[in-house]
Amino acid sequence: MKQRILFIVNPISGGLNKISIPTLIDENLDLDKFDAEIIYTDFPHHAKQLASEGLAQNFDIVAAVGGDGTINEVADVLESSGKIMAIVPCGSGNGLARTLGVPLNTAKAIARINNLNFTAIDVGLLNDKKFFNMAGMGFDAHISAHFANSKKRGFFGYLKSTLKEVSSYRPQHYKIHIGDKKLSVDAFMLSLANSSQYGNNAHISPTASLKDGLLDICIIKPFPLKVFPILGWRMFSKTAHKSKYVDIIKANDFSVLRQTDGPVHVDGEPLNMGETLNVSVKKLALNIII
Ligand SMILES: Nc1ncnc2c1ncn2[C@@H]1O[C@H](COP(=O)(O)OP(=O)(O)OP(=O)(O)O)[C@@H](O)[C@H]1O
Repeated sequence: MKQRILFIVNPISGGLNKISIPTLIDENLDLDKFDAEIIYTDFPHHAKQLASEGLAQNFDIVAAVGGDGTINEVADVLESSGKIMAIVPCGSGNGLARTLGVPLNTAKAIARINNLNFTAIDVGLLNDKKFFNMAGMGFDAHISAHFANSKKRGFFGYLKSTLKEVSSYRPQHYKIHIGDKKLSVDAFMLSLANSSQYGNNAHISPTASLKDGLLDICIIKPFPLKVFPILGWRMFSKTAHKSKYVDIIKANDFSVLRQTDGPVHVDGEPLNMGETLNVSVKKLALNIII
């Protein structure tokens, strides 16, 4: 019997044209094995609604065609469902796809689905919000909020927002409680890494694993502005963990207390949350094709 697969396409992700997606599916998906349907998102957060409807219609596989934000919405519905998710990376950063080794080439990513080779990965929870790649607060949340309002997507959109904001952003104070352990830190940003990278091969936590039941709490301490390019280079050369401005702690259940409420991001999508953030992990809760 054929597997039923639903492709949910975000037409604006990555600033890329998605017009060729139906043809690429026809040409690269094994249609002897799969019955495919394609549906497009019409507005932000529509992918979550479409994935819920796909689950109710008993699709075996739901594929997110987009970036980490689209993946987040689809995975939010599929985790713990026993169904399988696929990724066709068409985002600006494609952090999760890159970590999982899913080809960035659309035709090759679609062809990867044919062998149905999937694995289970961890799911992070920041208060009630699930994340699959990376969440955080501080400068990266500030940039996510900025980027969400920017018309320019893609890697250069991120770069432009980052360079514009880095000199004026002020570090914040955080208290981190992990069991009996209490830490008090000033941080430029505090990233919660399920995978090792934000996207675009910028690895904030090179030793993070999607399967260890743990998140990497990456504390980027205040640094002189002249160090910023070196920290950037460290991310791209997978040596961020060796910087004296970076501390990494692995944990699966902890809380972060901030001085004020404000922005956070989950998989690059900005949100506002309160002063207290409770963080946990659902181990190996999402089945995903690699
Ligand atoms: N039809 C649409 N019109 C406007 N926004 C949409 C539409 N469909 C989805 N969105 C929103 O687009 C945003 C960006 O999607 P996504 O994260 O997949 O791409 P990206 O930001 O370009 O890539 P990445 O997350 O990999 O950097 C999400 O917030 C999503 O809710």
